[in-house]
Amino acid sequence: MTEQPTDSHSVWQRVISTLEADILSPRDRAFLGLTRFVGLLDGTALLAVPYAHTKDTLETTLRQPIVEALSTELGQEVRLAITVDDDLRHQLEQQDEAAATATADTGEAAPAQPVPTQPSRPAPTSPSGPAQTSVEDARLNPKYTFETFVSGSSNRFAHAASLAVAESPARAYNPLFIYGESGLGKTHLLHAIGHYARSLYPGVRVRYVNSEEFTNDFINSIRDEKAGAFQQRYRSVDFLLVDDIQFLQGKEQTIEEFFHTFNTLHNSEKQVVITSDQPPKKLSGFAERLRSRFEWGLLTDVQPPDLETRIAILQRKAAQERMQLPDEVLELIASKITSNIRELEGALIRVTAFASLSSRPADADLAAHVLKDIIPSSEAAAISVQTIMTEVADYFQITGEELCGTSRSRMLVNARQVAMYLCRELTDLSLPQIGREFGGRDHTTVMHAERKIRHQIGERRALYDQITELTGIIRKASAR
Ligand SMILES: Nc1ncnc2c1ncn2[C@@H]1O[C@H](COP(=O)(O)OP(=O)(O)OP(=O)(O)O)[C@@H](O)[C@H]1O
Repeated sequence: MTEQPTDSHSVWQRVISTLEADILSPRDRAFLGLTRFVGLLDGTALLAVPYAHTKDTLETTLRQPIVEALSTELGQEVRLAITVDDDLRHQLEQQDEAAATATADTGEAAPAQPVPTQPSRPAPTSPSGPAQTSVEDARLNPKYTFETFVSGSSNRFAHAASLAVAESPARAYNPLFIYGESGLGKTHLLHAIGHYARSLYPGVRVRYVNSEEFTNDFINSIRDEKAGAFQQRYRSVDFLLVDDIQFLQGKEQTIEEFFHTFNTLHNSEKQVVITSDQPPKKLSGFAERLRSRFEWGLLTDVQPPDLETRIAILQRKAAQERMQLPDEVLELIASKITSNIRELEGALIRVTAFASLSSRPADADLAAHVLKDIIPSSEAAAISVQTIMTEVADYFQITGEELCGTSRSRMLVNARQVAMYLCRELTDLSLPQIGREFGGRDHTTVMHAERKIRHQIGERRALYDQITELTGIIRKASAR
């Protein structure tokens, strides 16, 4: 039974006040704000935290001061036990979602007041000064968090650096530059930084942008004579997270604008994180002065994961999606798909979809049957969007114009979404690039198509067959 000496919330508030007097860093303050004092049991004070790494940090750097402050507060020597509490995490995430929704409608700066902070949550404290407005980017994928990111030898450094910049923006490394091949978790890490920063520093202004969107936004701002608003959007944030910077290659004016954006943010100690498929030195089409700035902070790469990490990723993914799969099936998938995590997830979905459609258990036999049709991209000929479009149009007996056009007829929408899904699965193109290929559609349309097909592939047999058959046809056509 828990002894509740007094209201645990006030106890914890007083502990934080005591520790604050010892001049806590903003980061430590934020960590304590995320922590709840649950109660005292047989001399052990139990703390609940939302994330495993909050626990690690408390244990490694704050344990002693907390024990001392709690012992004083409770009038007895206490030991400390820290537990990771999923409910607490959900609670905090819901608050952040609510805050994001409150500001997402305008997409522009809005007063930080709507952020429903809990009494014990720290006031908005961006380490380089309180952020009084919130441009929280509602487009962060809720699934891309540090909780769902599996760290292994191939990405350990990038993972640790990402945690560090979220915790100590513009203090740890600025910019943080993460590079590596497609499908190895760069986007996932960017979103995770955004989520985690928002949970640590409510009200912090985070902007995630793909470099293609940055370009489009910039071009539109010139067209609409809204350069001021554009600059305000990108230069008044605490975190600018820029995905796939390589797509700025050769776009001189946009690069120039990005250069100034970067300088403004860096000078005012705001965090910039950049991902790319190449290290800065190999990025052609960028002015040297910008490339050298990319190297001011920390460069880190992500490598293809080793077998153990691949299995761990599949286990995490299966648990997340509540899929029941024996280890040998996960091992089979992990041994077949070795160099791209997006493909690894795609294979997992195919196996479970086939099992569910054929009402059979997802065992090793079934997995082997499904996997024989899947050729990892590392072994396959490169596939172009054009080939996918041509083959999908042929398959559904429609024209290329219809496939990319605007008709909302059911059959055409289905064909279009299948084609977009296959572009995601079979090519390395980004969402905006695929959107452009399909008649200049927004990247969110492609994202929606991908999610929808992923969701339905295990429910509609005809769809599963279409995808499997088309994958084979497209591979054959590309190998010719
Ligand atoms: N270490 C990891 N743990 C769990 N999931 C991961 C990990 N790395 C990647 N993934 C998953 O793999 C998929 C592809 O990752 P992501 O989109 O982040 O790759 P990327 O490197 O940004 O690729 P691209 O350059 O093509 O945009 C995502 O669904 C992501 O969640």
